[in-house]
Amino acid sequence: MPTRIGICGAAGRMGRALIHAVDAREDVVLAAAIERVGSTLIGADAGEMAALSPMNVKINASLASQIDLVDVVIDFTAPAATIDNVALCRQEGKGIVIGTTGLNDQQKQFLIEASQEIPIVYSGNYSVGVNVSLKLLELAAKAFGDTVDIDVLEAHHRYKVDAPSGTALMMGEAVAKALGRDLKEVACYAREGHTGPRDRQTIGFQTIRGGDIVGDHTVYFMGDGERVEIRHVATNRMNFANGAVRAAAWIGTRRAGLYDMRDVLGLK
Ligand SMILES: NC(=O)C1=CN([C@@H]2O[C@H](COP(=O)(O)OP(=O)(O)OC[C@H]3O[C@@H](n4cnc5c(N)ncnc54)[C@H](OP(=O)(O)O)[C@@H]3O)[C@@H](O)[C@H]2O)C=CC1
Ligand SMILES: O=C(O)C1=N[C@H](C(=O)O)C[C@H](O)C1
Repeated sequence: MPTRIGICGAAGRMGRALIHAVDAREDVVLAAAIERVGSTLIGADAGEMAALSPMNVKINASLASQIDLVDVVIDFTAPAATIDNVALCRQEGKGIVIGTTGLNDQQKQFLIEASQEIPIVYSGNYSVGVNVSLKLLELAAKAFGDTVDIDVLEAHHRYKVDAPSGTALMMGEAVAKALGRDLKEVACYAREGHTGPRDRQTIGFQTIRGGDIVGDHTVYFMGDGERVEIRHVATNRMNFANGAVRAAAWIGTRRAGLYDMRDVLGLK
């Protein structure tokens, strides 16, 4: 039996890509498509909305009314909506794959608590390339140790609402962990005015927003006389969508717990 998927944020940039990704696989089927209350797309066919053939799934404003139809929820919405959806999945015993970025510490804690009862996959980036890059970053950080300065540069489209990106933060976390540093203590999110010389322990984040950039991340390891740059460039959203749907197919057979895309890919 194919895994029945419910997509929250179905009409968004990622939601539409996710509908394509579900349509392309035989082991999953679209069972529900959820959008915000008041959306003009409520009642439209999800397949047609995503420029595919009709899928006989109408866009609905209530995940609660559709939850019995789905095995796994995929959520790419906004933090407050994500938390509501996790609460419902917890109550109904359904797994959830979360792509939404910009969650605060309290919201992340909510996921940790919910994952004691349901399986949750939570990642700031579902592309295979980014998750492979995280391994390369660990390797580079361990080899360089404290001999280099490290900054993360990220660029995204003009509509992105959170900064730094979830991916940039995951990259910073991976590097900090490999170096035995606490990102909360060493992250530097802005430089302006008379900053003084750079503290080598810090990990800097630089953000660019504009145009239609899908996602571009570079981590700089800057030493004296040499520099390594590890870069990932996304040229379309299907990388993220295919990864998230793969995670949804994977989570169907998991026990309760908090997983990320490296678990899905066997990279841990
Ligand atoms: N982890 C990953 O691999 C990736 C993560 N992302 C993240 O996914 C999220 C969504 O990105 P993107 O698709 O570009 O954003 P969009 O704004 O295009 O899509 C979000 C969708 O969710 C809808 N939405 C918001 N609140 C609710 C709600 N309460 N109930 C139902 N639907 C709701 C929005 O509706 P409305 O427009 O009316 O607000 C919109 O249709 C972001 O946090 C982004 O950073 C993006 C790409 C990859
Ligand atoms: O909002 C986006 O578009 C993206 N968000 C994710 C992030 O915050 O890292 C992943 C990807 O880079 C696109």
